[in-house]
Amino acid sequence: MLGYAEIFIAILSFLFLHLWRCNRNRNSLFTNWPILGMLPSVLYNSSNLHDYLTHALKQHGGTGEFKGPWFTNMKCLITCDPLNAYHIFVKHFSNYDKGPEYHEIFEAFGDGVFSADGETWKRSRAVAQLMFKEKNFDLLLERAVQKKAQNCLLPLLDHISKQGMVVDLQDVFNRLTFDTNSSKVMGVDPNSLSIHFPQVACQIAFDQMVIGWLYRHLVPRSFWKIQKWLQIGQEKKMTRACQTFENFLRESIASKREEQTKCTSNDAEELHADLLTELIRDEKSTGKVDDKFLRDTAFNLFVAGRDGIAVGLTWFFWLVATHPLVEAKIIEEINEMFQPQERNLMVFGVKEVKKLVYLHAAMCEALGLFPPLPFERKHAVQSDILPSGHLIKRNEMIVCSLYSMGKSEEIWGKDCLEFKPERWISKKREILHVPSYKYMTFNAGPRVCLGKDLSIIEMKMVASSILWSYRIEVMEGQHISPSISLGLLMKYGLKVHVGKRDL
Ligand code: HEM
Repeated sequence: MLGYAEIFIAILSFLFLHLWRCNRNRNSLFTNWPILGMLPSVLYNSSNLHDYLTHALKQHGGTGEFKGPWFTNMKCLITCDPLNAYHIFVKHFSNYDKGPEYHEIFEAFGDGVFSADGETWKRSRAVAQLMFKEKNFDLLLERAVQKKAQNCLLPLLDHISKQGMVVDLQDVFNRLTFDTNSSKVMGVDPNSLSIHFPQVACQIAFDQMVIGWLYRHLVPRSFWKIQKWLQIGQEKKMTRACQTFENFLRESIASKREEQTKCTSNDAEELHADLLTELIRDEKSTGKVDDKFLRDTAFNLFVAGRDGIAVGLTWFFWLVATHPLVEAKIIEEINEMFQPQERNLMVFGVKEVKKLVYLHAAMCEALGLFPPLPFERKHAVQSDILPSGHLIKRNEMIVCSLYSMGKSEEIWGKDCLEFKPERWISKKREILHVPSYKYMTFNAGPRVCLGKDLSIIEMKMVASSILWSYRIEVMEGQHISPSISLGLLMKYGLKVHVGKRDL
């Protein structure tokens, strides 16, 4: 009979041998434990996962393997190597799609541009591209952002500064972009941004859906599928959230259709209303479009524009508030570029912010250091060998860490961790071009973000209007770190004091 001591020694020897074998596998990013895979390392470092991964990738030359617990079938290659990124996203684009699992997780996206593959994606992208080009989207954006900033954002900041309150700027930007995005896409303002910080059902539902999508990435597929079938736990919340948001979309579409049947030819002349109205108006030339098409297009453009801008603005303001020299240069540029009467504008328009080169550079720099979408996942259609020499098998998943690319010494040089807008500006005072496979914040190749230029314009409008009138001071003693979420939200928000700026 074996005693406890022998069993204990046998288990220890097994663990030791296993670890020794795994650590010989130079591809493994973290220690690969028996049964649990690399999960213990991830859990232990969950408070700074992105930096931990960045460090591990650096140690492994930019690419390595991740394995989850054996029963989860979670296995993928993670990379931050720009040559691999070029290979996957640009050169061999057709071999790397979103894959079937992605469609299941993000089923709410329907046939929209974000999650579709193949011919469906081509069609949805063509429609979205046409809308951005033909519909003067920048004027639509200008109207929505100026109205919201003037009527809600600046009065709210004024109130906070007068009351000497502390406010969570991340919450403010989440609400702001929820409202502006609803106005741009659906022509409806849910008014989630006000001094009362109201609980708005469709906004809560949307945030719940985002949590649900993350959950589906973290637990085994069979687990969330059973939960969904039984309607329990997180999946029950997901179903409710989807229903609430679906009602919001359906009501918006119905009211836009009704508006269009009632509108006179004079009203129809009014341009740049919102995207839904534009799509319904187009029916006169393109033939009737069904509500599913309207719903999928609206949903995808809504999601595309919401989190990225809010998250980007939050990190931008934290960086600017903690780099007073950069802040001073932004203010100096506004002073130099505009005549006094122009400076009296509370919110600069599209034409005005296009002149602000330094602000543009600061925005690109912040979005590079803290990309709002920190990961890009792809599914290999066929086996392939990456430029780094790694084999990727058919149907395997590959994850590109945009966060690690933003902090890569190989791409940005020794000062890669510094917030340095100057690196974006040429001697002629123009923005330098960085290839998208190195600056992956907006994706690269045929699926590059369609809202890139517009997002930067919108963020510049919001940032310049706030910085011109207010000083943002980060509350001392708070811990700033990214949360584990699909977007790079700050884990505890960004608590700030707001003061009126004396110029
Ligand atoms: C700072 C803000 C933004 C960032 C960082 C950002 C980033 C990205 C990224 C990384 C992707 C690739 C996503 C994927 O393949 O999984 C993407 C796709 C896309 N983005 Fe953006 N985005 C931003 C704002 C916007 C806005 C405001 C719009 C438009 C309203 C927009 C429209 C799109 C569309 C339509 C796609 C899908 C492209 C395709 O798959 O063909 N984005 N964006």
